[in-house]
Amino acid sequence: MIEVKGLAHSFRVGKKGKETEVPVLKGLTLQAADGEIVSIVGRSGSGKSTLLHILAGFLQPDSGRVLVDGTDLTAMNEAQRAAYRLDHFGFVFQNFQLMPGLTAFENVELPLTLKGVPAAERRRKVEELLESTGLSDIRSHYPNELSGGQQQRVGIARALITEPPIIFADEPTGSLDSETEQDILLLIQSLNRTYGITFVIITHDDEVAAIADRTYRMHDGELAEGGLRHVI
Ligand SMILES: Nc1ncnc2c1ncn2[C@@H]1O[C@H](COP(=O)(O)OP(=O)(O)OP(=O)(O)O)[C@@H](O)[C@H]1O
Repeated sequence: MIEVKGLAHSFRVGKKGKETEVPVLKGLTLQAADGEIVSIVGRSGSGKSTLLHILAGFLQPDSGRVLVDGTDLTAMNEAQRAAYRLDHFGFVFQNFQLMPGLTAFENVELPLTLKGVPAAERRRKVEELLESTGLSDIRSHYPNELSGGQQQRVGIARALITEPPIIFADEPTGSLDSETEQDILLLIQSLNRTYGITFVIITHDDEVAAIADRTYRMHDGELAEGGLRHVI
């Protein structure tokens, strides 16, 4: 469960000596229960990415708390947050962020290598996951030999390989055509139902937001809960 309380953050912008303070998050409250899909929807520049960076522990807020299963991320130092992230969070990005010099198999394997998992166990886990996400046939392809939808499937498999309870997805279908978008949204819903993974999706697209159990709208640095669930 993710609980956010009184989260506020500003950036200092402008020339040195003449900086101004721009408040981006103004005391947000948010909750994501275990196994929920939560979407955060808002216009460009509304602060969605800033919120996601704070939720995932990449950025320390000016004030407020982020609790994950009761553990306060904002009370940790950077090294502690990085270790926590590797164990608990997976990430899916709009532009996939696959390593161009690695095959699909090697991209999915990478988080396990970073965690120090032995080679035989890595191979077994990756093969199993590629099979269940329908990627076995393209295991030896490099990212530039894959369609956008296939690259995003590899991106999602990479996020899943460490079996995190929570996956953060930043505009996961933002680079895809509408048919491929539906495929990826169905995959996210099916992973959510099958494995009970919590998804936090940020998007400017109401159709994407509509797959969520809970939707928050970001406006002027504030967050309001609301929106209907719609199953595709
Ligand atoms: N490192 C930074 N330094 C200064 N200002 C920043 C920084 N990061 C973001 N901002 C500002 O904070 C505001 C919110 O940005 P953010 O990227 O969180 O919005 P967003 O809703 O994710 O937008 P988009 O959908 O375009 O990615 C913007 O006005 C942006 O210019």
